[in-house]
Amino acid sequence: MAITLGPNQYGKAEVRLVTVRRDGPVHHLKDLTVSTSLRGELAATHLTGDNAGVLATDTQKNTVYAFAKEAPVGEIEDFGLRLARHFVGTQENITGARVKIDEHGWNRIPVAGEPHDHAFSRAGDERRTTAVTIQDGRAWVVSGIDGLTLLKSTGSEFHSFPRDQYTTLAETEDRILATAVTARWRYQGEDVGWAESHAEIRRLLLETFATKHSLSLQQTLYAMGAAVLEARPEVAEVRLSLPNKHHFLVDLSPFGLKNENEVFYAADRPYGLIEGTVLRDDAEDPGPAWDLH
Ligand SMILES: O=c1[nH]c(=O)c2[nH]c(=O)[nH]c2[nH]1
Repeated sequence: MAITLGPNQYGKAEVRLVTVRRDGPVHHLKDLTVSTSLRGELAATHLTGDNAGVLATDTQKNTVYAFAKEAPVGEIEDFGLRLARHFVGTQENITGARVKIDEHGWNRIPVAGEPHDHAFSRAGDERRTTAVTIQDGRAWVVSGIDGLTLLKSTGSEFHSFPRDQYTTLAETEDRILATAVTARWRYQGEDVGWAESHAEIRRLLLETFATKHSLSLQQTLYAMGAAVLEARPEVAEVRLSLPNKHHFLVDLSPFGLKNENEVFYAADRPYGLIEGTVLRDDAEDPGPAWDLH
């Protein structure tokens, strides 16, 4: 039996970076969580502990902070591409780099109806994400959204599913549909207006969730992905992970009350988990875009 080293990567996970850009009295915040992963000829450190080709994860973290000072951070996709290209371009044995960035939103606090110059409130759980991969001189960009919680109080049915000896779920033609969207979309190329593209994809996902009459969360998932691919030629593939945040009707009959689809128990767990990919049939090879995430 021979034992060999398989795929591997290493880096600094979850570097917390906040920048303040001053435009006179008006301040602009960026709040990012950055993770770096380097790949390449790393057998020596694994097999013998020879660290000659190991750019320390501490150095990777310092590079994130130094780059944030040396030039404006800009869009997370551009910042990730700059960092990844730096690591591959300066380390002889590093042939691939992935930089993952989550952006946390902040809203300006309204004071007497006007947005404040330098005081903010956290936008909530939603995060804009990207994972930039440089491998053998090429770039792949996968961006997305995490933690976007949605609910519609009608326009959702679930019925006509098989019933076996273990089935208790009631059929429904009018239920609450709620989820917390994790979306990832793979760009073809990097000649993209990142901010505009993100905003439009987010709008399409939200509008489709709201307007598509749902016979299952699976059907809604496909419609959301297809809406993005139909409208956005820069996107090759969309992956969605949609927890079904169940809202169960409470049985009010013990109290002599009839629940007419008004009183629900919002269950925490377990939850259904509906996941899927929607892609163009002529999309180019994804390369290492999704590997070793
Ligand atoms: O939209 C749904 N899809 C399912 O697969 C499923 N299963 C379930 O119990 N409820 C639901 N709802």
